[in-house]
Amino acid sequence: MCGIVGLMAKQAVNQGIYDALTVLQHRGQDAAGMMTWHEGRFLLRKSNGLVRDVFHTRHMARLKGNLGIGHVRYPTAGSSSEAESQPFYVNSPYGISLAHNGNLTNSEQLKQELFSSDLRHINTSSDSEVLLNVFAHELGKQGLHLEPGDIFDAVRRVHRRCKGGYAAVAIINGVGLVAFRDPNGIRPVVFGTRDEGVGQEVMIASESVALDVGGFELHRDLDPGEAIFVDMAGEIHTQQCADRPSLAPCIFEHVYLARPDSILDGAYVYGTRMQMGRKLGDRIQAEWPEHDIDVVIPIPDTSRTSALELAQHLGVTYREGFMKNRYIGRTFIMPGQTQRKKSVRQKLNAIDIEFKGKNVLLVDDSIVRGTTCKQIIQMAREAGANKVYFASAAPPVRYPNVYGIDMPAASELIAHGRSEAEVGELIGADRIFYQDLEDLKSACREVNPNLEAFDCSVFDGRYVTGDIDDAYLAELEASRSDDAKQQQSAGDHALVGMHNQDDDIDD
Ligand SMILES: O=P(O)(O)OC[C@H]1O[C@H](OP(=O)(O)OP(=O)(O)O)[C@H](O)[C@@H]1O
Ligand SMILES: NC(=O)CC[C@H](N)C(=O)O
Ligand SMILES: [Mg+2]
Repeated sequence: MCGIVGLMAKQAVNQGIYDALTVLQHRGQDAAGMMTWHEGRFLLRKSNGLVRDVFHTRHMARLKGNLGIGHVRYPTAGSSSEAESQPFYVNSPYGISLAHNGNLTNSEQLKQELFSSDLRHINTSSDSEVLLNVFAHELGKQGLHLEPGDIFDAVRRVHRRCKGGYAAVAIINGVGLVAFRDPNGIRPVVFGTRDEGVGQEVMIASESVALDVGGFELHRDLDPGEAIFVDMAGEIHTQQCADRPSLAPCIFEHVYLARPDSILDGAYVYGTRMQMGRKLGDRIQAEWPEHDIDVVIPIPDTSRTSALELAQHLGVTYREGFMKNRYIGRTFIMPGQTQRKKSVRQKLNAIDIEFKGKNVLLVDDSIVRGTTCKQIIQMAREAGANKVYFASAAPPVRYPNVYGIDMPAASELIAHGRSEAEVGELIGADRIFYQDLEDLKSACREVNPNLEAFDCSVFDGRYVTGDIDDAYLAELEASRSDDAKQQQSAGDHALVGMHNQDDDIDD
């Protein structure tokens, strides 16, 4: 889950894109980038690091123009080298730049096709460069002067060729801003407008918080398979481009990925997380009516919303027993297990008086690798807790993700092949409670009853695109497990990217 943004304005877009990327930072901490378009030229700055570290004043000054796109990256394909940070650029046809959130599941096959049939070279191992080149190739089949319908036809053919989860924004040189969403709407994209008396300005982004911060009014999500084109005058054109669109958004966005103040597919994430807390509270009450829980304590940050509601529903005191160091990022999306492990201790510290002699129920939004809960339970015991119970607002995560969350190896998931009780034992909890999958879905439907289907593959192993088999998963595990990535990373840094790497000059 990366973050993407596109902005067509009546004034310089650099600051607006920077601000949007800052509020999308929770979607990717590895790299950030911005491409603007000014007087027929593309201007780029991208590098590894957080938004505030990548864009310095002099970069911002160079990013001129009233049209631009931006990206924050959490790698799910290829490497984490700077050369694979986004946006990408291709010069033919027209000159196109693209930023992508998601993951193509047939990118190897597409890469070969691009080379042998479309005569296009892909210079990185990023699936996003593949997506850009498929889009470019399909756009190249249209005439010299692009009409909105030509762009939509090209997106239609992109949908026919590409499989997986993808939300993408692109600039076509001299033509406008384009965005499209995969036919299952796995990854989110919203758009909205602003009018400050100079004409309509349009922002497209992964989450509605990006629009809020820029003063844009949220219009709606892109439908699954739909594309939006904003012409150079700022006029919006939309069209359904998929043959069989069917909405199945990633439910893990509601569990963990998105910010609670975002509205995704018509559902306030804050609301869906509150409902998750209620449902989990009901489950605990039903399973253990005579419970002896003295206090409910959330694991900051993401679980707070559910934990508060759970505590109220159970009628148990809610207390903030862990303080978070706000300068440490999200641990789950860090690239390696050593860094993740170390960061939990650096990030969270226990307040002893909330634990001493008490039976505590620790609540987290999810248990994935078990990195966080294992250490947190130990910390709670060291702080003097009597009994330590653990509750997860999501069901057990047992299967890999292939649509843009970097959970490629089943063997790294603590609940894979294990019962709930076995996980409880492994993490050192006196008792464990998990959300039921049907309850998780209905938590989201309480907020938006129109949400019928979801991609719940990490919980049930059912992949909505229908193209995932055991051979694919085995290949993914072999190439992207933590061990495999560690072995590859030494080689990554020796890669020479196709954009300037100005490490040698004062940065
Ligand atoms: O079982 P694990 O592999 O540890 O993964 C799950 C944990 O990781 C996430 O926290 P993270 O620190 O990334 O972000 P947060 O501060 O938003 O909760 C999530 O909220 C869980 O706490
Ligand atoms: N998390 C994402 O959306 C990743 C986008 C793309 N697959 C990459 O690895 O860069
Ligand atoms: Mg967390």
